[in-house]
Amino acid sequence: MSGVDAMTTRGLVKICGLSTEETLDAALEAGADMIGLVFFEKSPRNVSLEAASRLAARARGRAEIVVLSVDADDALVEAIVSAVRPDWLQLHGHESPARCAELKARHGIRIMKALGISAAEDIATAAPYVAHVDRLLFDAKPPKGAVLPGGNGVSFDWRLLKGLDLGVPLMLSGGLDAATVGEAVRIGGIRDVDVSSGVESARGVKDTELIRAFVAAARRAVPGAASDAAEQGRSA
Ligand SMILES: O=C(O)c1ccccc1N[C@@H]1O[C@H](COP(=O)(O)O)[C@@H](O)[C@H]1O
Repeated sequence: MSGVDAMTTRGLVKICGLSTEETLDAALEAGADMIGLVFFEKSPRNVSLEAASRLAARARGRAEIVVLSVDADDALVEAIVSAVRPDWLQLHGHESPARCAELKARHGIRIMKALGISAAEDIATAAPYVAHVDRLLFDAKPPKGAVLPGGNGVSFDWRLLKGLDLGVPLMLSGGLDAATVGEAVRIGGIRDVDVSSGVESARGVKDTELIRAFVAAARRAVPGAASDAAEQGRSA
């Protein structure tokens, strides 16, 4: 176990879709464990390689760096990995278990595979990935006609996750915000959470206050997490 996975007992918080230094700093200062940089041209959070490598340099050593891509080809993954040097690849498209394994082996990087959930049968899609990824992310399936496969600010029935143990770390996303994250963690039983829309004042525009409120609410959602975070701050 390495990096943030060594601290999963306190619950991890990932803030995704950061694209400015100000909002990145807000996430880091609030204590986010992971920051997400989006490489998907259709997304309002899409960043260039140059912007991403600058933001990653600022975050390195303070939070784990996650780059999100959607069915990216080899050339794009290669370009992202060599420019940004992320800790994680978040694969948010239709990447197969074999593709996850291939990218993990080729780049020596941790893989977080996102799976869209709307009904109980969707949970079964996770099993083939377990041996090939370092984390699974359960997100809401996109609404009909949506341009983005994620980052739509919609949630799903968290009861579908209750009691789930796949033998690989899990993360929850989809329509979370400071008001709902506590309930999502309690009902779904997954402590590690990811947010994008719920910390935005307008689509694609991150808000420093909402970021702070989300991290605080996510910490309150996990028993003992707030005091663990304070303890880590004292010993840093
Ligand atoms: O954030 C995006 O723009 C995005 C684009 C393409 C795929 C996934 C994307 N974001 C991920 O979607 C989920 C849920 O986000 P939200 O909080 O409901 O807006 C999250 O895991 C983001 O990493």
